Amino acid sequence: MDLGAVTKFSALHAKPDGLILQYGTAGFRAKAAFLDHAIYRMGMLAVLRSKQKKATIGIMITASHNPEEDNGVKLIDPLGEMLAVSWEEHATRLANAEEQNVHTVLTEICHLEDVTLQQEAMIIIGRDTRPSSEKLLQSVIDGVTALGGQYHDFGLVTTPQLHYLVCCQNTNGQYGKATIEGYYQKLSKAFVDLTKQTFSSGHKNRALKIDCASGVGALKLKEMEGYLPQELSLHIFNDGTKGKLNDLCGADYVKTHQKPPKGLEIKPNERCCSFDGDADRIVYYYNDADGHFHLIDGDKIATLISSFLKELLLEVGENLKIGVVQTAYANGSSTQYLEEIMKVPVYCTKTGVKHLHHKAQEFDIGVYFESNGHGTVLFSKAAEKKIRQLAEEETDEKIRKAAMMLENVIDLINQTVGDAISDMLLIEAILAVKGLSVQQWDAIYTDLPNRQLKVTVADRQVIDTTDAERRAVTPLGLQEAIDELLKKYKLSRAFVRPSGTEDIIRVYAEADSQVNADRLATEVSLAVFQLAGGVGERPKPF
Ligand SMILES: CC(=O)N[C@H]1[C@@H](OP(=O)(O)O)O[C@H](CO)[C@@H](O)[C@@H]1O
Ligand SMILES: [Mg+2]
Repeated sequence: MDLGAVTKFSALHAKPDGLILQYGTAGFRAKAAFLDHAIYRMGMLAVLRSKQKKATIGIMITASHNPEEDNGVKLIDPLGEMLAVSWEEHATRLANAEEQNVHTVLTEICHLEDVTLQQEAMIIIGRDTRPSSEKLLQSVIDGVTALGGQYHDFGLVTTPQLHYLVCCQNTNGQYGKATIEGYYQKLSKAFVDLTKQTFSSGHKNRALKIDCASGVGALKLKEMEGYLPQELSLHIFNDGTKGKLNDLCGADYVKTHQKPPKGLEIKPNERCCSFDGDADRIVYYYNDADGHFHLIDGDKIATLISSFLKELLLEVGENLKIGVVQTAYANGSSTQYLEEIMKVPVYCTKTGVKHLHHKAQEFDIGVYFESNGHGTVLFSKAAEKKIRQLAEEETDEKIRKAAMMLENVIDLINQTVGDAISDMLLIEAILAVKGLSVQQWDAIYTDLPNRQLKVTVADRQVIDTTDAERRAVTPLGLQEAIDELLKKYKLSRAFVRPSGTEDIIRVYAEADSQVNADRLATEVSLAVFQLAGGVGERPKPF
């Protein structure tokens, strides 16, 4: 390791005194002004990871749905997955090391992880549209350069595009061409093939309004439009030409506030969707004839996709096991519908894509979605091989057709991570093929009214949870208090957990009516405030 280079560059990226960061659910996130040192050091860590895996590693500069002033960084492992958990600890230690200890920490990581320093390293970098991202790009480059790594800067890309690129690079193009053009070509071809028959039989004008959160999704959709059939007419709003990123718009805003974004006028029954700031999440919605807003979140997206896949599987007659993975935030009605009506096994994991992704890998076909709209479908190697073989060789026309559609889904969905563009295209294809309107999709089941709230406490680690975060183990008495509150309401469910991305406790409640869900959420918030060391204002009735 070139100590001179590390020292020289480290001095340019000094750590603010006393600042402690944690590589959490979504990498490091903070106000952009505090991140220079961490991002520089992640450039170095990526080089070590690349040397260890003898593969290209990705670095994405983004803070997703968080305010424009924030930023963040995420490392992407060789097959396009999130960074391995054991390396998250190295990331945290390296980011928090005092400057004079940076070299020692790097050396220790090399020892622990058997990193051969002579090995070459290649890092590919992407960033979102935040004004701070460009400067932070230089921090990454300095980090990569300090440890003698090579890099390729892909500039402005969506987070899932960078995951795709990493995977392509490390599979010698098997997953697709490792360029942004390759991404557009792969997805658009699959979309065209999947919808060919439907569109040619006269289904015209599938209009969709898309709120791009004033983020990178708008740029990339505009680039992609030329590759897509004209039957799909996309109308882009909040495209970043004015307005702040994620400000009163985007998937997270729409989901948590359960209302439409700014800057998008919705006529009755028009199909609309929102991406988040880095385009890895998507939610749909519409206004009915009475002007009531209807949200179609990740749970309903998972239901639509898994029922489509299940039908195709029945047609091909292969015994491939399909499973759906959710988190505790999944609406109770969705879980009930999937289990009881669709007869699909449903699993609940902790919050955070890596947990869902990991569980979904256990199935031949694993569909996972967080309620907030982050999700995808994973096909096991064996399932993919079988499907491609049937699509190629099967002599029964009906079976071959179904297999070909499954093959198109494999190519259309971004299996590396949740991807708003890819999810949107799959959803649009399914709605077109099935001839479903947005209202018909919404009517699959009725969501239980629910409410999410935040409570600020002195130390959020005082709350520890179990059972996929559905029950609180500490502080003493909190779970008992929640259990008592639940008895007051019908169809009630509630849980609390410390956020992994914000310094707060999240409260979730659902019940038989919106008024009751709001009441229950407030009462649980109060219990958290009282028993878990709340600070500031006491939670007030909603
Ligand atoms: C309730 C909720 O939406 N939580 C989000 C949020 O995590 P928290 O740990 O709840 O802050 O950000 C994560 C990263 O984007 C995302 O995976 C997760 O679903
Ligand atoms: Mg995001």
